[in-house]
Formats: sequence, C-alpha cells, structure tokens
Amino acid sequence: MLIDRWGRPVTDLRISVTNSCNYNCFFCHREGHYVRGEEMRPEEIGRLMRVLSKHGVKRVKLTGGEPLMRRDLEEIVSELKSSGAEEVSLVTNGYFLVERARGLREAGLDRINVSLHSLKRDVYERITGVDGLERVLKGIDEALLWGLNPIKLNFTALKGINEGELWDIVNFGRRKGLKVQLIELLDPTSEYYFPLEDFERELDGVALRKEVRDFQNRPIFELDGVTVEIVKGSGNPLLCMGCTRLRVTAEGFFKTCISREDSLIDFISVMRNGGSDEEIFEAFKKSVRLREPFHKLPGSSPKYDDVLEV
Ligand SMILES: Nc1nc2c(ncn2[C@@H]2O[C@H](COP(=O)(O)OP(=O)(O)OP(=O)(O)O)[C@@H](O)[C@H]2O)c(=O)[nH]1
Ligand code: SF4
Ligand code: SF4
Repeated sequence: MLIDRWGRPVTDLRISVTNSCNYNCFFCHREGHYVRGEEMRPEEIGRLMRVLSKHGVKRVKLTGGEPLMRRDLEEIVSELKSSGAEEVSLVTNGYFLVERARGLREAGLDRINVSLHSLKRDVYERITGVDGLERVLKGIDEALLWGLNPIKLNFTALKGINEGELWDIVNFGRRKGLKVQLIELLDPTSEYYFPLEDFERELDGVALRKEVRDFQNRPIFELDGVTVEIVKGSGNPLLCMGCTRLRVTAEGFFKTCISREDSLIDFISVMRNGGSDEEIFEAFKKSVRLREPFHKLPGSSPKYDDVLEV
C-alpha cells in the first residue's frame, strides 16, 4: 500500500469513465476534467486495477459525466471485479437505471449513489434540464429489485431552489430504505450555496447516534430508520485530511484532487506505448507523491519526505 507524504493511505480510486452526460445541471463541475482525448477502454481500466490492487487499492467509484452513457459500462465493471477490486460502486443521475440496473448487478456492481436533488417534478427539471424525475424513481426501484444495495441518494442543497426539501428527502430515504447524503456546493461564493450547519444541528437533536466516517471524516447521523451523511467540501480540512481517494480521468490520467488541475499524470500513454506494469505503478507513485490536502488543518505539515510503501 502507498501512503502519501501527509500520512494518507491511497486505497480508493475515483474513475471517471466519460465526460459526456445526458443532463445539464447548472452547478455541474464535471469532476473538473477538461482534458480532451479518447476514453479508456474496459481492458485498460482492468489492467490498471490489476496493477494497483497489488499495491493496496481496494475500492473503486465510477463517475462521469454520467457513467451510464458508456454502453460498455457492464464490461468495465466486470473487468474491475475480476482484476482485484473488492468493491465497485457507481454515482449516476439514475436516468438509465430502469434498463441497466440488472445488467450492472450481474456484471458485479456492488452499490450505487443516485443524484436526486428534488422530489418535485418541476424543480427537478429546473436543476437538471431534464423532465426525468419519474424515470429516476422507477430506476431506483429497479436497482433495489436487483440488489444494488445500499443505495445512497445524493441531494445537493441549493439556496432558493430545494433547501425546503431537506426533511422530504430524509423521509423519502426512510420510507424506501435508502441512505441519504446531503451535499454542500463546493463553491461557497455561489449564489446557490446553502450551508448545512443549521440542518446538522436539527439532525443532532433527533439522531440516535452520530459517528464520523474514516473516509474524509464525514459526519453520519443515524436517525430512526435512516442514516444521513453530510458532505461539506468547501474549506473543510477535516474532509481533505481523511481523503484516501485518487482520481482517474476518463482519458487515462491520474489526478491528485478534485480541486486541482495542475497535477495530472499520464499513464495511458505508458500503457498504449507498450509500458510494463512496473512503469504504470511508477506513474501511480508519482501521482501519490504529488498528493496534498487541498484544505489543510492550521499548522499541519507533511509527515514524511516521500511516499511510504508498506
Ligand atoms: N471535495 C471533495 N468532494 C467530494 C469528493 N468525492 C466526492 N465528493 C463530493 O461528494 C459528493 C458525493 O460523492 P459520490 O460520488 O456520490 O460518492 P461518495 O459519497 O464520495 O462515496 P461513497 O460514500 O463511498 O459512496 C460528490 O458530489 C462531491 O460533491 C472528494 O474527493 N473531494
Ligand atoms: S448529472 Fe452529474 S455529470 Fe450530468 S450534468 Fe448533472 S451534475 Fe453534471
Ligand atoms: S484533498 Fe481534494 S479530493 Fe481530497 S477531499 Fe480535499 S478537495 Fe476533495
């Protein structure tokens, strides 16, 4: 396993498989991927996993754009599972789940996160640009039917748009047996930025239990019949100090952090030019060496001079 200079083990990959999307959410950051190039092929993603699983990478999150835009996503999932990934999960807008949930489960997908920023048809369309609420709700039922569990709902709080629906989404999660994840916009200067602090206090008042997740130190409130996780990305050193994920762009670059554009390491050229597994690992190591928390705790500094291999 590799541990970065700040003492954070790198055990997870967040792989974007495409930059395309069938939605047009107005706050979308498209994971900050702006490199242009051919998308990685399933066997290339499989090879990457085979190399990195020997060095402590255990879990993979597939993202986009919208990952279900890839017709070969099932193949990607099965490549990952047969190449040493202990868990493969997916974040999706849910629009294509009705048709794809079964095949994805059969390919070995473990669980999914579905973005659901409103339970009101018109508000949903205003946010995403697509009148898709009904289809997505059917897709969630289909995913439950085929055992893609647990399902997490991602609800991004947006000032003036859906902030009045926080309890609605929590109660919807409770009724359907889904986990709920409430997300603040990354950009606190946005006119839509809605801080979740007050709502967190409300949750605290009714929670049976509160815990802090190892991954990114996120608070989780266990309520009667539903759990609610809070993701505060902006200016949150606790999130960054517990960040164990390395990103991979759709075109085959390692990316050290969602908020950094200056740290791309090309591994796909190594692969396509006949490079060895050792060379792919070296590119990974180079990327881990560049990792640093985007937001740091005051007075904190690197623990080690170089990456540790344990
Ligand atoms: N700052 C920051 N935000 C992240 C990161 N990963 C995810 N997020 C935020 O968390 C939201 C939900 O992420 P998901 O892709 O659903 O997955 P996750 O919650 O990170 O992962 P799991 O809980 O393991 O399913 C995203 O929309 C981002 O806003 C990260 O590495 N850094
Ligand atoms: S569904 Fe996701 S990738 Fe697509 S536009 Fe919305 S936020 Fe962006
Ligand atoms: S270090 Fe970067 S990727 Fe990790 S939690 Fe912080 S902003 Fe997100």
